[in-house]
Formats: sequence, C-alpha cells, structure tokens
Amino acid sequence: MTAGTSPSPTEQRETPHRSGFACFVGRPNAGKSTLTNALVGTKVAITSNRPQTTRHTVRGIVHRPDAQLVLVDTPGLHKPRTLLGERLNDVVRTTWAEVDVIGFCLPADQKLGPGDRFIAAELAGIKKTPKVAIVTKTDLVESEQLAQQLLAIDRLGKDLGIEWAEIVPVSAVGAEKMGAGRSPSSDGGGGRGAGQVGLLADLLVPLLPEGPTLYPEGDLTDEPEQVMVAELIREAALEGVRDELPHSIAVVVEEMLPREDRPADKPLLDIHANLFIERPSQKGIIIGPKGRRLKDVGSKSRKHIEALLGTPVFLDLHVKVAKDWQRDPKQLRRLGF
Ligand SMILES: Nc1nc2c(ncn2[C@@H]2O[C@H](COP(=O)(O)OP(=O)(O)OP(=O)(O)O)[C@@H](O)[C@H]2O)c(=O)[nH]1
Repeated sequence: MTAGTSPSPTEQRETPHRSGFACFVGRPNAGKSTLTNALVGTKVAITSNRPQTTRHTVRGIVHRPDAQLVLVDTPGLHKPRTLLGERLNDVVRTTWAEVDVIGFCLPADQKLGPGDRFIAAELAGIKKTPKVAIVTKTDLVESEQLAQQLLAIDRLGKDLGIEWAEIVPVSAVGAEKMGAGRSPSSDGGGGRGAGQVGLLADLLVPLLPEGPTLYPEGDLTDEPEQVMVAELIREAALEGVRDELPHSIAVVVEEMLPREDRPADKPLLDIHANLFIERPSQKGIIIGPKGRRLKDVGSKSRKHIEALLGTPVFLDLHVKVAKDWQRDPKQLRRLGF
C-alpha cells in the first residue's frame, strides 16, 4: 500500500465520531445472539439451538476508530403464556423504542412466516427508529434461495409500510469461529470486522447519531459479571435437555469471592451458584445418574467462566426447587426478572 492511500490525520479528524445503540430483533433462533458475539468478537450473549434462551438484555460493545456501537440483545417477542412471557415482551418493546437502529434478523433458510410478520407489524409501529433487515445464516442456502428471501423481505416492508434502511445478507459462521468462546486475553476481538459481519457494522454505524464514546475502550459488555457467569451456567445446563425443561431453568450467582490465603500468582475465584428448577421431578434430570450430568454442567461452564474472567475458578453449584417460579411475581423478582 502506498502512503497516499490512507487518510491523513486531518481527514480522519473530519469524519464525525458516532455512537449509539442497536438491537437485533427476530423470532427465536434467528441468529441474534450469534451475530452479537460475532460483531463484538467474544462470547457475551449465550447461544444455543433452543429457542428463547436469551433472557437478559446483554450489551455487546463494538469499538471502532470512527464509532462505538452498543448492541442490545433482546429476548424474542412471542405470545405470552406466563407472567415471565409478558415481562419479556415489555422488555423488548421498551428496548425497541430506545435504540438508534433496529436490526431485524430473518434466517435465509426459512420462508417468512407468521412469527416474522408478527414482529414486522410491531416494528411498523415504531416509526422513528431506522430498521435494517438482516438476512442471517446465508451459508445455509444457495444464491437463488437467498435472492428469493431478499425479494420477500422487500415485499414484506412494502406491505406493512416499513422502509428498510438496508437489506443485508450475512453469515456469522466464519466470524463466530474466530471470535466467540476464546479467552478474552487472546486478542480482545478476533471476530470484529471479520468479512460480512464487519460489513454489517459498516452499514449500522452511519445510522448512529454523532457523539462521543460511551464506554471505556476495552469494555465488551456492561452486563454485570455475575449475570454473565449465571448465563454461562444456564447455557451448559440447557445442553441436551428437552421439552419444557429449558424454560424451567434459572441460575443465580450468589457469591463471587477470591479465595483467601492464595499466593498472588495462583489466584482462585470461589463462585457459589444456585440452579433453580420448577418442580422436584426435574431434579433428577438435571443432576443425572450418580450426579454425572450436574458434574458435567459444572466443568463445562467452569471452562467458559475461566475464559471469560481470565482466572481459575472453583464452582460450587447447587440445584434448588423454586416452585412454579415463572408464574410467581415474588420468585421472578428474586431470580432477577
Ligand atoms: N449456519 C449458521 N448457523 C447460525 C448462524 N447464526 C446462528 N446460527 C445458529 O442458529 C442457532 C440460533 O442462533 P442464536 O444466535 O442462538 O439465535 P437467537 O436469535 O439469539 O435465538 P434466541 O436466543 O432463542 O432468541 C444456533 O444454533 C446458531 O449456531 C449462521 O450465520 N450460520
């Protein structure tokens, strides 16, 4: 590259710095959490192939020389069946009204359905916020199917009176491999700017208002560490459980304390966490024969927690029954909803 191709310091200064909030919406499993992780370049939102696993509003922060993009990952909007369901929908709507740009995620490999139309109709009601339609998982389809999807989304917008700021196809797969689940000390953002995902950030940034950086450089999320640790445990507990059980699991980290009397070069963090289920009958499933499943959940999540916090961890995990917690306002508050 010749010296003349890069912008001079004066030119750089003339580009206004932008900062603001974006959120990804879309039906369960649309790929919102994966996209957040790929953009931020580390594992901040939990992902799983089970729907509705993102309960907390997780912010991932993308730092760039020209902008700071704060990603708010909301749970999926769905027909509420419980008090928890209603609360989640309220969280979603409030978030939508507050952000600077909304990314509507639609998987490339699935035809637009009633779930997408339900969300789109809600989006149409939020006039001021620019909306970008993001076609996710493009690696799963041929170009013909992708073209059909792009047309269908264009039509959907016209039908409902939504003017898409952009319609952009992405695959998070390559970027995800580079960024997520790695030790935070390794590079602090391997997936950031990777291929198509970087392109998506390029499209989102101009839609943000001009403004200063909102978070210190290096911060990847403002989610309290305890919440992220709880999410990692819940993610491990969800692996391989079926039917309604995923929705019955909640994890609360009670305490995180450095072990006393440890030499400075051999620290150990004691984490005490409770895994709540709704009925005594679910206990056996979670604990497994001879406690093997719970042990597995502990050791898997411990690895992720150690990578996240950058320190060895002793994880003390207990299973408790909080009877019908999803329907009980007092219990919901206690469990952080
Ligand atoms: N092949 C492929 N799979 C993807 C891509 N993005 C996400 N997935 C997979 O799709 C599934 C759902 O992804 P998530 O990111 O958890 O979806 P979500 O929209 O956050 O889901 P909820 O939390 O349930 O709302 C996971 O198994 C991902 O690995 C992609 O670009 N390509």
